[in-house]
Amino acid sequence: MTLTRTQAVALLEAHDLAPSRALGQNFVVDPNTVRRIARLAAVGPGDPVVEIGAGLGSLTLALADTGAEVTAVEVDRHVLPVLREVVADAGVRVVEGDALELDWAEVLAGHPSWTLVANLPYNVATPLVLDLLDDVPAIGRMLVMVQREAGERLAAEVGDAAYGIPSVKVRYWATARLVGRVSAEVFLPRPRVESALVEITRRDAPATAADPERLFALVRAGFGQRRKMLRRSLAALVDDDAFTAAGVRPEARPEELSVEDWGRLATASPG
Ligand SMILES: C[S@@+](CC[C@H](N)C(=O)[O-])C[C@H]1O[C@@H](n2cnc3c(N)ncnc32)[C@H](O)[C@@H]1O
Repeated sequence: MTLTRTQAVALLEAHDLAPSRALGQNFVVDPNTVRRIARLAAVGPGDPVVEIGAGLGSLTLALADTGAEVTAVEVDRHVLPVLREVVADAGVRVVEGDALELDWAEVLAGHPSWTLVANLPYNVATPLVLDLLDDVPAIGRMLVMVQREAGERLAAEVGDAAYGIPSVKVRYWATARLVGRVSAEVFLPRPRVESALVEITRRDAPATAADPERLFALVRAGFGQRRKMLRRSLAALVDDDAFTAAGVRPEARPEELSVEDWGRLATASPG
């Protein structure tokens, strides 16, 4: 069971609701798209799945159809009654709350490893993914839909044009890849941009044992002056001996360094 565009429009009208721009409410109203997302998430009977921003419940229903145990988080108290109505017979647990402030340990208690599957609110998608990687180890895997450019940044590898601070942050914790594109046509209302599906799989341990505070201080300083050589942008933080010890060329630009390179640089220049 999923939700069609006609059904979604009827639900919004019946509850006198208009999609909220501030909450990034672009609902997916295409059954094929939500089924495709559920398939790409590769979840099945009994798997603990958490969805952030369940909205009207179209993706929620597709996830529940796989037999997964779905916990659906939603912040909008106007949309929540509709969500509860839509998923009433689907065996879904609905949690009211702001994903940026939830007590995740409490919400995810009971299972050691969850898959997050979500069409994320675009305005908070990147910080949310990065915060969950930092703070919520119980989320072991993510399949998230985000704006295409945000997706390219999250999944970028060293040397890619989109490689930046979020890419290094993701790679510190996980591996990541773009697994699909989604046209604006499948949303209500239609956003101006395409979307991307990104799969993120948490590593057993961070990619480097370097002190993360130092590592990301260097990353921020380097990408803060992206066009400059690291010798210039990191002048106050890393001396020539440290570049040599880390095996990193001082003439390099920040996008040329993998997370492991940043880690060696951090260890060689502990501050
Ligand atoms: C892009 S819509 C996706 C809705 C639905 N999953 C779908 O695919 O049609 C994002 C949803 O996230 C909700 N949302 C926005 N900010 C949130 C937050 N901080 N915590 C939880 N949900 C949030 C919005 O109310 C909205 O329902």
